[in-house]
Amino acid sequence: MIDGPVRALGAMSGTSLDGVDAALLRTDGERISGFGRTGYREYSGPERAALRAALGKWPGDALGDAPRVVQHAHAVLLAEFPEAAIVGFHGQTLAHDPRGRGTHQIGDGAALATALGRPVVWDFRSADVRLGGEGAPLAPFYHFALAKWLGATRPLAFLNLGGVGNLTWIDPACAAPEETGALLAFDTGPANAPLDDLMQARRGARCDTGGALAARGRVAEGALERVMAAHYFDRMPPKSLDRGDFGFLSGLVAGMSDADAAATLTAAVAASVMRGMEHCPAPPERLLVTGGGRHNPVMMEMLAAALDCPVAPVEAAGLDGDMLEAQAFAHLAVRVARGLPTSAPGTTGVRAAVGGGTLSRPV
Ligand SMILES: Nc1ncnc2c1ncn2[C@@H]1O[C@H](COP(=O)(O)OP(=O)(O)OP(=O)(O)O)[C@@H](O)[C@H]1O
Ligand SMILES: CC(=O)N[C@H]1[C@@H]2OC[C@@H](O2)[C@@H](O)[C@@H]1O[C@H](C)C(=O)O
Repeated sequence: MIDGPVRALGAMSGTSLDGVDAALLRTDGERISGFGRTGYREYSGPERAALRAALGKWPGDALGDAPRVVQHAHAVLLAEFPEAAIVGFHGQTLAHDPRGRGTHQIGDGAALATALGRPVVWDFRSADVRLGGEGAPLAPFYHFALAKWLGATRPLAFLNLGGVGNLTWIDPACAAPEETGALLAFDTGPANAPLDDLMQARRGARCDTGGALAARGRVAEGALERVMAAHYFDRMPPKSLDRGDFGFLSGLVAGMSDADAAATLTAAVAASVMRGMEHCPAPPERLLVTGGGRHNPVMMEMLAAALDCPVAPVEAAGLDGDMLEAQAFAHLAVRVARGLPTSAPGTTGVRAAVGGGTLSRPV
């Protein structure tokens, strides 16, 4: 039973398939009382290839080496944090279709609990989907705690630019994240995933480092308009995406030069966030950007140019944008252990506030 702040460890293997992030957080699941050590384990080339090969697969499909890769990377990295009282283990999303086949994360939390000798909370998304929710995004309940930690008094927003983009609008005047009106959250659209796929296919590179290629290209306005005509942008939030949902983007930029394709895909990120901001119940005081996209100056400039509110990386508020999602799953793990909700109608569209996640103890 948790009755005060504990050292929780969170781990995230995101849609970019770059590696596993881990972070310690001191929290009682409601309030953050401090940040701790962090760690990262990059996937090797063959490991990443095994994960890529398993994308889009569902339980029962042949998953090849992917489950072993995810399990091993987490077991090795998380063993470096013996001081953790509890672990939040997101695992790796392979497929996400909340209105159809459900949501599929790999990673066996029961086996990890035994390997680490401590309780592990995992399978965060499926209960929400079973109750009619999108199962994503889940970080918003942590964003709410961050807004309180920052002492915010007026609405603010967080934007995660990972493989997929997600936006959280917060009213910090509310007492709890599950309160009606406290949060509005949804996936804005594709973020780095189409750009990473382009770089991989054309240049054998992991990403457009520093936005160097996009900086040399011209945005193809017609193609950008076609991206933004996608039905997804007309849907009211909450809504969420699979990494592969905007697969048509690779065909759309197929005839362009590498630089123009990169510029167009980067502009599509900014344009989709701009569309997303229209859903905010009130203008946020500022938009704090987390996730790898904030390291791309071209993406950040396009974003700042597209939006009316100030845009800054979360570091401007003293936070760590490379570890924020890992911290989120540390926070959510403690919430699950305490029986507190992890999502609400405003964040995933679930029928009522629900606590996802399974707690496994070591055996
Ligand atoms: N220096 C950089 N220059 C340009 N892009 C970068 C840089 N560093 C990271 N990125 C981009 O950020 C991506 C990684 O972002 P992040 O780690 O936030 O994604 P993720 O957590 O895997 O995804 P998600 O949040 O969708 O689950 C990389 O794949 C790359 O596209
Ligand atoms: C199904 C799934 O894993 N979705 C991820 C993905 O990556 C970003 C965006 O799409 C977000 O909805 C979610 O991750 C973050 C951590 C979340 O749940 O808040």
